[in-house]
Amino acid sequence: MADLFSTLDDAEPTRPDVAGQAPASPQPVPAPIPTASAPVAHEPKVELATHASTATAAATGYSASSIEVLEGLEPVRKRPGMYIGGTDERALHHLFAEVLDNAMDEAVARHAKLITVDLDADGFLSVRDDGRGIPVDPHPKHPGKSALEVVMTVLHSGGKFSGKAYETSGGLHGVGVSVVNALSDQLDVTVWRDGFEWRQSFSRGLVQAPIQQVGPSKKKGTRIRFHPDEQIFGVGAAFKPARLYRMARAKAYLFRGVEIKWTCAPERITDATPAEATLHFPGGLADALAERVGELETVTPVFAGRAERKGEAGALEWAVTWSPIGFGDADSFIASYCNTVSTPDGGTHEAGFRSALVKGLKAYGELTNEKRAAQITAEDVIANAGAMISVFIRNPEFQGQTKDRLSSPEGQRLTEQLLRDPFDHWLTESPKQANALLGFVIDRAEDRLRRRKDKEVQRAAATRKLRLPGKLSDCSRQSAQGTELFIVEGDSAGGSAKQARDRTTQAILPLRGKILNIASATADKLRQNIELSDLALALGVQPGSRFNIEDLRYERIVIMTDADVDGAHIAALLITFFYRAMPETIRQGRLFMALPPLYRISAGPLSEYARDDAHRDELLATVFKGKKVEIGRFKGLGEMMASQLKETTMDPKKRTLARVSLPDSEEEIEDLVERLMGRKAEARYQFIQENARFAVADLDV
Ligand SMILES: Nc1ncnc2c1ncn2[C@@H]1O[C@H](COP(=O)(O)OP(=O)(O)OP(=O)(O)O)[C@@H](O)[C@H]1O
Ligand SMILES: [Mg+2]
Ligand SMILES: [Mg+2]
Repeated sequence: MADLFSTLDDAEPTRPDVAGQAPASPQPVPAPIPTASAPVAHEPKVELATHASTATAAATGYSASSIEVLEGLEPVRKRPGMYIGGTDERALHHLFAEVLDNAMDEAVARHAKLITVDLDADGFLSVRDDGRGIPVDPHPKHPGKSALEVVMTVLHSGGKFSGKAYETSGGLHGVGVSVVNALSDQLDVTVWRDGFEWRQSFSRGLVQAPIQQVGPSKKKGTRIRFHPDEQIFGVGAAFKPARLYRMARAKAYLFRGVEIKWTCAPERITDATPAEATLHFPGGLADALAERVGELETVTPVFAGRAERKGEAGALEWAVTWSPIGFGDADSFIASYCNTVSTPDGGTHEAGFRSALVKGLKAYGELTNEKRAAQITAEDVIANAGAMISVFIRNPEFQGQTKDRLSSPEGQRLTEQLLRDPFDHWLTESPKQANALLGFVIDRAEDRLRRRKDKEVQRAAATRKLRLPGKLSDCSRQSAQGTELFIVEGDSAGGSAKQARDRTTQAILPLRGKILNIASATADKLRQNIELSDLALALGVQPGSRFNIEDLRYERIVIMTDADVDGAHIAALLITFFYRAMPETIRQGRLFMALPPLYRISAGPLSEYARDDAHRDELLATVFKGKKVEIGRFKGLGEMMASQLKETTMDPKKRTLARVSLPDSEEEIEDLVERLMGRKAEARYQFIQENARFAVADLDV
C-alpha cells in the first residue's frame, strides 16, 4: 500500500500543494523521493500500481477500460438531459428554441429580416432565415470538412465566442444546433451564400453525404429542416403547433426588426392555432403586455420603454403594470429574456429590475414626504406586478444549455442602470399615477407587515395557552365571535385558501389525504388519527363524551373540499366525524359546507361561476344564451387563484355556504350514515354520485 501511495504522489510531481503536504521531518527516507528525472526509481512502482489496479479490477470489474470517452455527438444522444433538460415535451420543443435562437441572432445582428417557420404534415419543422448563411468553406482546423459540417457535428463549435461575427447573441456555447442535429432522425440544412445554394443532410448526428453545391442562387440565408428522433423522445412524440406558435410569437415581440412568417399543415392543428400568420410587432413589449393584460383594470397605465447603453453594446426594453386582482392565471408574473432567449427561471436581469423599481419608489416617497415608503421591499413591488423585460448584453452567462436562468452580474447592473432614470421620470411626470402606485405598493407592504405580526401573535398565543397544530393558520381575532375555521383538503388548496382568506376572522386547517373512515373505526383508532386529533386541537375541543361546545374556538366550522367525487368523499367522512364525535356542532348549526364552483363560463368580458352541471346549463340557457362561450372546469381548489377562491367561495359577502343539518328521525340519520360511511363502498359511491351536493346540506347562509 505504501508503495502505491508514493506512486500516486509521483504521478503529480508538479503539484506544489501535494509536495508541501509530504510528511513533515524527521523523514528517515529509505530511498530518495523519486522525481521525473529518476526513472529507475519510478519504473518498478508504476508496475506495482498496474498490478494493484488489475487486482482490484478483477474483484470489481471496474478498471481503466470502464472509463469511456464519448466521441462526437454521442454524449448528446446518451445524456440528452444535460443539453435539453430532459426528453419530455418541454425538451422536445427546446429543439425549436435552439434553431429559432440562431435565426434570431442573425436578425438581431441586422443580417436577417425575415424568419419563416413551417411545420409540415409529416412533422418536419423548418426554420429559415435570410441572414448570412452558415459558412460552407473548408474549415481550417478540420481538414476535409466544411464549416457547416463542423457546426453541425462538433460540440462547442460556433461563431459566437469572440463577439466579432455577433455582438449580443443568444447563442454562446456553440452547442445548440449540433444538439438538434444529434437528436433528429433526419436533418437537412440548406445554405444560400456567395451566389450558390448548398445542401447537406444528417441522421442522428451522422453525415449522410458530403456537402453538395446544388446550383447558383441569388438568395441568402439558412434553412434547417428537421424531424425529432422517436428513439429519444418516444414513439409518437411530435411538435405541438400551439406551443411552436406561442414561442415564435413571443420571439417576434422581442425584436421589432424581424418578421416571422408562420405556416403549419392544417391537419396538425387541433385547436385555435392559425395555419398561417405574419408576426411582426413594432410596438414591442408594450404591445405584448397590453395584450396579456387585456381589459383588466390596472393601478396605472403600462410603464414601458427602451434604453440603450451609450458607447457599448447593451440595451433594455421593459413593460410593467400592476393589477389588484392578479392576471388571470397568476397574481403576478415576470416574463424575462436575455438576447431574445426566454429565461423562465429569472436571474440577474430580474433582480436588477426589481431593485430599480424599489429604489425608484422609495426615492419618490422621500421626495413627496411619504414616510411609509421606507418599508417597501421588492416583494411588495412585485406582488401584483405583470412585467416583461428584455435585455441585450454581450457574453451573457446562463445556467445550462437550456438557458433558463441568466447569471451574468452584468444583467443586474445594466437593467438597474438603464431603468432607474426612466422610472424616476415616469413617476415625477405624473404625480397622479405615481401616487396611485406608491399607495398601492405601501398597502402591500403593510399587508406583509401585518401578516408577520399576526404570525408572531399566533405563535405567542399558541405557546401561552393551547397547543395548536402546526399547519393551522389561525385567524387573528381572539374571541370566537364572527370567526370561521376552514377545513381544507390538501396542502395546495390550503395555500390558496390562506391567500384568499380574511386574516382577522378566517382560519385555515389543511388536512392531508383521506381521513380515517370513522363509521367503522374504533375509538382508539380515532384518537390515533393525527389529522383528526389535529382538527380537535384546532377547534379547542375534546371529541366524545368530554366535548363542550363552549370550548369551540370558532363560531363556524366550514368544510371546503374539491367539487368532485373525491372531495365529496372527504366531506362525507368529516361530516360523519362531527356527527359521531361532536354532534352538538351540527345540532347547533355550526357546521357548514363551502360550495366552490366547478365551472367558470365566460364570453368576452362577461364571466360567471357555476356550482355544478345543472347550474352551468342554467347559466348557458339564460345569461349566456346565444353567446360564444368558453367553459373552464376547475380540477380542484388548489387550481383556483386566490382571488377567484375568495370571490366565489370564501368572501362572506359573496359566497354561499350550506349548513349541515340532520334529518328528523334517528332512523333516517343512521340510514344516511350507513350509506355514506358504511363498508359498502359501492353504495357510497353511488350515493355520492347521485347526491354530489349532499342531502344533508340544505340551508344557505
Ligand atoms: N441561422 C444561422 N445563420 C448563420 N449562422 C448560423 C445559423 N445557425 C447557426 N449558425 C452558426 O453556427 C454556430 C453554431 O450554432 P449553435 O447553435 O450550435 O451554437 P451557438 O449558437 O454558437 O451557441 P448555443 O449553443 O448557445 O446555441 C453559430 O455560432 C453560428 O456561427
Ligand atoms: Mg445557437
Ligand atoms: Mg455546434
